Amino acid sequence: MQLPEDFINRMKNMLQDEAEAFFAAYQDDKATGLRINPLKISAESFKNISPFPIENIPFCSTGFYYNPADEPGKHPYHQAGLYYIQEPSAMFVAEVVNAEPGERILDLCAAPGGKSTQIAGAMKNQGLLVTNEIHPKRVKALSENIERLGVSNAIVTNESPDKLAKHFQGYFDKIVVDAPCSGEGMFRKDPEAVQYWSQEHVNHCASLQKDILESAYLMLKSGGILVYSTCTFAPEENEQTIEKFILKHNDMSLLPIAKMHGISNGKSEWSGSNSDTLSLTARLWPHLLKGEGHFIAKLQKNGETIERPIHIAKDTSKKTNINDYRTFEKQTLDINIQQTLHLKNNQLYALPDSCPDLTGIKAVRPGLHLGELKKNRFEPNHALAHGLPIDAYKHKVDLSLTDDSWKKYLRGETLPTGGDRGWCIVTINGFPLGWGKEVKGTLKNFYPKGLRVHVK
Ligand SMILES: C[S@@+](CC[C@H](N)C(=O)[O-])C[C@H]1O[C@@H](n2cnc3c(N)ncnc32)[C@H](O)[C@@H]1O
Repeated sequence: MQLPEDFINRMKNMLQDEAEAFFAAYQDDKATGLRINPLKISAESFKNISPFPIENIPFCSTGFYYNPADEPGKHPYHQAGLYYIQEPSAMFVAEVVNAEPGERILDLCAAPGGKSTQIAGAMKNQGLLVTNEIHPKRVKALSENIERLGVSNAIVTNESPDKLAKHFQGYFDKIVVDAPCSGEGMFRKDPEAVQYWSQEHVNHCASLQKDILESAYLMLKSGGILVYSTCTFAPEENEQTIEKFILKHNDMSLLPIAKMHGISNGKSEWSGSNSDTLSLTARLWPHLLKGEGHFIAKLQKNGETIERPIHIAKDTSKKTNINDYRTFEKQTLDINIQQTLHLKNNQLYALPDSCPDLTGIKAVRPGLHLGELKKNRFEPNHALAHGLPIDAYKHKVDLSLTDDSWKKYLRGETLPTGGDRGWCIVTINGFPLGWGKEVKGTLKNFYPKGLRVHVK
């Protein structure tokens, strides 16, 4: 790999004696990882059914290394949302967040959803997760991942951080800023990133990160936790960004991050002030552990924050006749959705509990997407196939890994089932993949066209 000369010189300067080991790591293959989704299966149970060998990632309780030749992205367990494929070091960020059920958490720079889906797993679908992505194209992938993993307490938004800050002042218990950065830590994973590298780009990212952190600060409650991370080595985007932020906000203080399994302290000597507290931050180095480069800081807000009062969202389905949905629910589900409903352009959503009013905010997915009210009938959304516990679905068509029927289903083909039960959930070894409609012996395929895969 041809690394930029300025980058090489800078890293040599920074790392001195360690530089040789650091550059030698570029000759090794990148480590590949996946993270089990506890909303669908525990890590322990997955180990028992894993179709390919996996090995614990020591710094993430749900993370495992896999061999890339096994291509877990092509296995139907991936489509069933049993795991999320993620760079191993990136998994440590959400471990530092330590999300709890019932909290209000914001993931400000969230696409494609690695940190958000990990946080959601820890929240057990209780509380509120606002997962935001500024770029309209990237927000689509974020939404799909939130759906596939069965997250039902998330609102997916497509806003700039400063617009969100005006709405959610002093609102969140925890905020993650997994900032856009120069990506130096990902050169081995994504060699194309090398060509975008320049000192100007590093400086530009540092300025962007400063602005994003200001918005995050406004949205954090008093006592709230802010986790900042990048996948770059540049001190300008790491220790120095945090140092400037703390100097500006003297009510923000760094909290320690437990360092184990090759995770190192941040480097106070790379900040302007050489303040010892910056060593509380964490660095993950590719020559010291099996993963790429990362930086993480954990901060707490100690000062008072005035929370802008936000009303609880109202039920917007009340003026419309939603009997078709209730009929579908009675026929197809073993539960009765009790949450506040949101109806927009005939699309029906179940909002997370105590969902804030989102007027003026671009919410591309305001809660669990139940489906669409069509003329005289209701059609369930793919998200509803993943967002409920398995016992909630009345009619199931279980496919097995030992024959080709799951391949046919994921290709979008109809399946002969012999029954006539209407809407059915199609599962692989008991884990939902999507919807089908069984009429007169044949299952019509409702696996979304955009997700269909041609598995041989
Ligand atoms: C490191 S990536 C996020 C990865 C994500 N957290 C995950 O774990 O999958 C940074 C994200 O910040 C977004 N971004 C870029 N410019 C931004 C800005 N000015 N404000 C907020 N987010 C921005 C990018 O589109 C990108 O999705």
